[in-house]
Amino acid sequence: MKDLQQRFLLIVNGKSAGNPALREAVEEQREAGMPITVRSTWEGGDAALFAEQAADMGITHVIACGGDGTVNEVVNGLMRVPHDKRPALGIVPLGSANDFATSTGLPLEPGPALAAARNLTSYPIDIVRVTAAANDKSVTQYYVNMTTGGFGAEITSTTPKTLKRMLGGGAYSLMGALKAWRHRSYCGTLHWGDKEQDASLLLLALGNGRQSGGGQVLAPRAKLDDGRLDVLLVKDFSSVTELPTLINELQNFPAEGEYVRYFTTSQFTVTTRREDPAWPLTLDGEACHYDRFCAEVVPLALRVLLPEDCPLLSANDRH
Ligand SMILES: Nc1ncnc2c1ncn2[C@@H]1O[C@H](COP(=O)(O)OP(=O)(O)OP(=O)(O)O)[C@@H](O)[C@H]1O
Repeated sequence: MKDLQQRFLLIVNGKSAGNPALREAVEEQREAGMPITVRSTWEGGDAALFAEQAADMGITHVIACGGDGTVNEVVNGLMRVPHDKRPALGIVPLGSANDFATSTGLPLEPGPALAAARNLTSYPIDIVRVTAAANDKSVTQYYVNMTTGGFGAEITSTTPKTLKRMLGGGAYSLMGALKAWRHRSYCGTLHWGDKEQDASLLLLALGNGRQSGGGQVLAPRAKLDDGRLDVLLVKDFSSVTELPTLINELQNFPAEGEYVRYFTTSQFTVTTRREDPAWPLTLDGEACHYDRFCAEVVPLALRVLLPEDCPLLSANDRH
């Protein structure tokens, strides 16, 4: 009965259009009665456009078939659709990192992932709106999983995939490798709630979800539907003798450590001085540079097909 009203649009990253497991999964689900339309992207921007047009095609569920970048584009397209007409989001992970799908417990193979898209329930989750200034132009972008800034962003966008995998062991190896590789900090004024602070940071993470960069858990207590961003600030350090304390704090995420601060807020702003370099950021893994940016939670903006026991849903809170 449910199936009769549902219509699925698969938006496939063109890189994966010939993926045999995906083709097989589509055939299998069509045979089982799942009404599927498929569109493949040619270049960046297509996935967002296809997602935006989906509501007018009578689509109820848009399934992003690609990596975190494709999921991000689809989310941006869906956020351009009025809330009451916005189709739900599903994911068939086909990227190299798939951080959002991995951390939410979704199946990672095309067959099981598409079957899950047919059978799972959709849950409303928060989406984060970023308004930013770059070269005196204002931009608005959305993300579903995580924004990292400073070193974290540089490593995600410039490090080759094999090195990223090696660093997947977590923040400890990340920080060690970072120090050995190249070290620079980012300066700016941070605002959240009624607080304002000048900071020199090695790393900033603003998590709606928990992990980015191919397995780096930077917001371990984040929930997708709590109306909050989990903020990780890692302060700059000047000598390797300070590393043990920093590493220890990175394993415990203290509210107010010597180097590490972890807290939640619904809005977070970074402003740089004119002479400071723009911050390198990655939004759901996609790189950009901004002089000023504000991240703000849009509560329960999008329904997403997720496992019932997804650890990132508040209903499954075990803390
Ligand atoms: N037909 C295409 N061929 C090549 N690249 C494409 C095509 N369509 C879109 N893109 C680009 O692919 C990128 C998104 O890739 P995606 O995130 O899906 O894969 P990935 O980078 O391997 O995954 P992950 O982020 O999980 O590591 C976007 O930057 C987009 O511009």
